[in-house]
Amino acid sequence: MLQKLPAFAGVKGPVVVIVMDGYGIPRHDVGSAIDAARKPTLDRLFAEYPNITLRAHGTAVGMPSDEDMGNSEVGHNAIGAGQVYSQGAALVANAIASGAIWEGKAWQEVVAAARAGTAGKAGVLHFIGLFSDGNVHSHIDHLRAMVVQAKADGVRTVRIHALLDGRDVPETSALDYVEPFEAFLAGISSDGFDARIASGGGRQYITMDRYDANWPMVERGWRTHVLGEGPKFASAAEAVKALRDKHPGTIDQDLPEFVIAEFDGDGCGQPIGTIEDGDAVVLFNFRGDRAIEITRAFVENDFDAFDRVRVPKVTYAGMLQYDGDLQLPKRFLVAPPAITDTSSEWFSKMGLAQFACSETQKFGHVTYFWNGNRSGRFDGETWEEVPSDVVPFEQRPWMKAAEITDAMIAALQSGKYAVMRCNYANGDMVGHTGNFRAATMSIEAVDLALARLLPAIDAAGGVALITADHGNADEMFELDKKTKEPARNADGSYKAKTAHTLNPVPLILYDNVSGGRLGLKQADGAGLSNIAATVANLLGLDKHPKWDDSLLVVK
Ligand SMILES: O=C(O)[C@@H](CO)OP(=O)(O)O
Ligand SMILES: [Mn+2]
Ligand SMILES: [Mn+2]
Repeated sequence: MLQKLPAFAGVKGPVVVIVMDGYGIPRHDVGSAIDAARKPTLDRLFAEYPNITLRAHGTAVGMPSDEDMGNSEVGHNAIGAGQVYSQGAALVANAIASGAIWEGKAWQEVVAAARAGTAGKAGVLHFIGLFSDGNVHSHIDHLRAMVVQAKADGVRTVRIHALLDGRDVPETSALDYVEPFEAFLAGISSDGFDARIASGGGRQYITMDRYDANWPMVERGWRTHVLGEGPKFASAAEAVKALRDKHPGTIDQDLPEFVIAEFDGDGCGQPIGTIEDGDAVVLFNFRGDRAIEITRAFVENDFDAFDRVRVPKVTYAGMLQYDGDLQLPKRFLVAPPAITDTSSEWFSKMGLAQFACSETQKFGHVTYFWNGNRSGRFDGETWEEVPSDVVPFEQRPWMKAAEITDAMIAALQSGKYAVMRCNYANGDMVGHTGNFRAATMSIEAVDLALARLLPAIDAAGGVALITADHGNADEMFELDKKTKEPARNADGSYKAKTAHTLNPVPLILYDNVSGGRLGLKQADGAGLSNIAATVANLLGLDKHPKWDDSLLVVK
């Protein structure tokens, strides 16, 4: 349905979308770093400007169920595209349930390669990925199904390279996944089939870097999974326990790397699952941002981000294709959502100049995710990246909020842009550390940034939509599964929570130009996918016919 607002010619200045990553509306005052933060600007916005809440989790953003929290990929896809697509989590689950994944060319090639091997020696099928049921980057049930099918399809040896989570699931839950999975692998390892975990480490320590923020992480992952370098243990469960003893207080996402080995009489360990010529490798993460760098290390001939030492000739597949423009990787098990007619493309066709800015940790969110998992720019788009620090973010909760604000103000003052967007990473990246005090400060940093940015929007004659992609800092304590109240440890302290939340997010219309004519309507089921049309209407344009409806009210 085309929406026309004939009486409204549009805002003259720029329309700015500000994403406060990880800023949900708290359900409990206990454990909310957002409630605890001193945030006079946001308090004033909520009190004095039109604001509503938006759904940012579950089916509203294309996740399989409303039990699934939101995340940056699905959130920014929905905001940028104005539409909801079934996302990787749902597409992979469906392809496994229907069996279509096993019929696909990519799976067939992977198992054929592992069966054939090289030089008369059968190959090994390796699975690398995030080892949990968080459903943000991966799901362990997908891995289990693939191991079962690999055996049925005649693969002899499977090796798993397990990235410990603790970021989309409770912070020290690794053994809840490792122990049952090692038992499952032992059970299925019969009749000449042999499947084991071969290596691993914390997802924020090895392999899963994103947006070129910290390549040494990926190099450590390569050395662990491919070369078998690192401390050796007899099983993954033993490794997790020993590493926790050695690094007390370290949560799963930050645990160092480990390699599983067979030990001879001298206690020397021979790694059981290095990656060799003739093997096949499946990266079982469906989400792209943290999958692209390790994929490049496997598939690029002229790769120079680090010295790979040895480059095995393998048949490589991604669970999905992670970048549609770069076709990375070429072989993938399940087709990604075909996200088309995004707002950037539509506004570009309208001849509008657009500006996007964030710091490295979220730069791809406002560019690649926003544009439907494409790394290419549309005509008229300018992107500015502020380099992120490479530090534990609880040590720098302000992150680059000030520098992003500087860049936004300069872009506003240039007078060049009709549509602008930025992402403040703080509430999310600091929320993921589980550090309540730092998360509180992270929200205060965003508040301070808004206090500088909003007057610059006024000066440019523009308006802003202030929102978030999902919750995080709004719930810094785990909720009890039954009571949904904050859960406590045995000693009475609250259990720190590092994951996103299921809470709705705000949508605030900051408008000092219409004289109170513009408002927002709290439509039934309003979600992130309604933002693109709202931006179009603020510009005085119709929304794209494929987009969900605008929430703008003109009085
Ligand atoms: O850090 C990440 O990869 C995810 C959590 O797994 O967070 P976000 O979706 O906010 O990027
Ligand atoms: Mn996010
Ligand atoms: Mn996050």
